[in-house]
Amino acid sequence: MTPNELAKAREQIDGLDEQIQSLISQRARVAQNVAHIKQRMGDTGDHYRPSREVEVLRRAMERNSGPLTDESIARLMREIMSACLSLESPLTISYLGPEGTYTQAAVLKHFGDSVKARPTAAIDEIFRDVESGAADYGVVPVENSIGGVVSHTLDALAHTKLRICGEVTLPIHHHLLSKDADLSKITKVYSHAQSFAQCRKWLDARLPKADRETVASNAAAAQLAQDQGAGVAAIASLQAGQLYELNILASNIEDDPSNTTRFLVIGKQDPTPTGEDITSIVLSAHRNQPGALFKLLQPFADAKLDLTRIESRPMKGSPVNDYFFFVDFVGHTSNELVKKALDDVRSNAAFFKILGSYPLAVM
Ligand SMILES: O=C(O)C(=O)C[C@]1(C(=O)O)C=C[C@@H](O)C=C1
Repeated sequence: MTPNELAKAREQIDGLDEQIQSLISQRARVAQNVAHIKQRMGDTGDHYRPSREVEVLRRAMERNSGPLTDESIARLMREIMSACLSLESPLTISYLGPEGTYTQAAVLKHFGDSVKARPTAAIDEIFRDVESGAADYGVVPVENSIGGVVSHTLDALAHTKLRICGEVTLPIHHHLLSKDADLSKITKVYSHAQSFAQCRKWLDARLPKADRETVASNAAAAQLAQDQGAGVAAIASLQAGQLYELNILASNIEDDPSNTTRFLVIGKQDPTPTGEDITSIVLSAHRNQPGALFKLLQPFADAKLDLTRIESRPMKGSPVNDYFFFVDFVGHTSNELVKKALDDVRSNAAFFKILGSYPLAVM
């Protein structure tokens, strides 16, 4: 390539950037107009529309003919929508902090960069923030592919009036981070209990003698590694490493590379159907009735609804053998078949609550 060719290619890029920028500005003006239309239609809440966003992202991915990956295209569209929505109504999202946690990465993945992310110290606090209006939405971890369910989240869901309005799945990659530059000098490692469980084989092989101390979050571990300096490391995310200015001593140290965490978005709205939706419910069976759980779930089989998850949690404050069952299935409560099945389930249940119907995660 000659210098002349390079200058020409860059000129082409400049021209395209100009067009992209002008189109993005045009899009932002239309989004502002959408906000006015919604207000005129009597909309008093925020302007976030999870189902519409998912539709825009799915369409962008379908349209994609390369060379960028579907995921890259979706991420770019996500940021454009995030910026447009911030003009319509700036959102505050409460998440499990401190800054640098995987839950913060899930907020970014789902809502983009143009929201105000509000770190909280505990899962209950996220529910309280959204219930009180201190935050518009909350993001809570619900399940890890290795560590299993997050019981605090299930317990809070059983008692809340809030709705699940979305899900986020995040591949989890752990890194060993330290102010030290030498792995052989590490004598102490801080991390969250789940992360220790997910990196056990690596630690046994590479740092068998180092002390392992469990702390409240990966981000808190990274902060301790920064405060305590030489000989001390944390297992945490790349973002936490950047935030607390730590060296990466080893990357992707999780025992299972398919390690994924699922998060839920909680709020006060019920997303409209998108054609690919999940419904979550929580229910309990009548006591001492043989086959009660089987009978409870029979209507799902009759309606040929695809159950994707069932988890149980003991009911707090009630005698043993009383359980909440958390059930997810493919479908939306606006569908007649789903409505009929849920009516049948409800009539057999001691306790029954719909937690929400929401779009399947896009990326
Ligand atoms: O379509 C809408 O309702 C909009 O407000 C526009 C828009 C977008 O930028 O595409 C922005 C925010 C919503 O969450 C969904 C979509």
